[in-house]
Amino acid sequence: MIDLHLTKPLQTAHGPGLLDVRLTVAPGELVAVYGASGAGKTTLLRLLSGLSRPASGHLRVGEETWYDQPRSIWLPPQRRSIGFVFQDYALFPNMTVRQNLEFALPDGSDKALVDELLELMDLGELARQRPQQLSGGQQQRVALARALARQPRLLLLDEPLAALDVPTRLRLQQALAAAHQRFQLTTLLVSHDYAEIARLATRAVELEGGRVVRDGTPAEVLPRAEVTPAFRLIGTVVAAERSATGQTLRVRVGEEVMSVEVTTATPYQPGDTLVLAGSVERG
Ligand SMILES: Nc1ncnc2c1ncn2[C@@H]1O[C@H](COP(=O)(O)OP(=O)(O)OP(=O)(O)O)[C@@H](O)[C@H]1O
Repeated sequence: MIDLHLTKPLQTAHGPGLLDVRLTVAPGELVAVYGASGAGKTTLLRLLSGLSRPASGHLRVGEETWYDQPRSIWLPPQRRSIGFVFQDYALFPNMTVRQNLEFALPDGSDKALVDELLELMDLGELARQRPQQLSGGQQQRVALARALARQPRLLLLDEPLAALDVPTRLRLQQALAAAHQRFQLTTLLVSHDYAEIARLATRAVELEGGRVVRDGTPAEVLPRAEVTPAFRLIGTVVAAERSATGQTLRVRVGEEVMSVEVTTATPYQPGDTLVLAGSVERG
């Protein structure tokens, strides 16, 4: 369980403000943080990571205390078990993809995790390349894999997919969902993209003027139009097989049988009803 109350004075375009956030996050939760520009999303992640120092409050991660103002406890970033991925990838340019991941492994951990991550993030073919030989989407996959290699208590993602084109973003969302399902990391994801939040997060928290103004499931808190799908197909699962990222289903919809790749915590069985809903994305 992560339990926090953090405050920090802010210099905003409209004068002095205050970030004042209280949250509890259960282990394995993927919480999306959204809100208007300047609401304090990046500041909150910087306070959690230790890149910025709060004015008051506390931050407890399981049985560890990372910050406690009354007790004068404040752990610097290198003593916090965090993975942090920003919009720009910040990989080590002189190391290969594999070396970037190996470097992130905590001391004494099993190197087999690197191979598992290369496979999970579809990076096997690129393991010997250096970052400058990769596309933006590939570099961001490496950055995500590297953050996972640290096996952090807390994974902080600050709009990691915002700079990517739509098809690349969708592929990375799938990779992120698969990684989250595999490692069940407690994750805070800053995103402006409601479709992305609805797809990935179990909970969404809106910040406004440095405070939490909404907190619930994406369906409860996101504006209605953004989560209402443009189409809905209802089908019956006729066959289900495990795949690298979840399951490959054969689904009968009317007279058609289609193949669908899904990531889900609860595997589908033949005979289950599957509702396929989606939106049309134009890139
Ligand atoms: N170190 C700092 N000290 C004081 N004020 C800050 C600091 N960093 C940012 N601010 C101010 O705090 C407010 C919140 O900034 P922040 O970057 O956290 O917003 P955000 O919600 O992440 O916005 P965006 O969506 O544009 O990235 C802004 O008005 C910003 O100018």
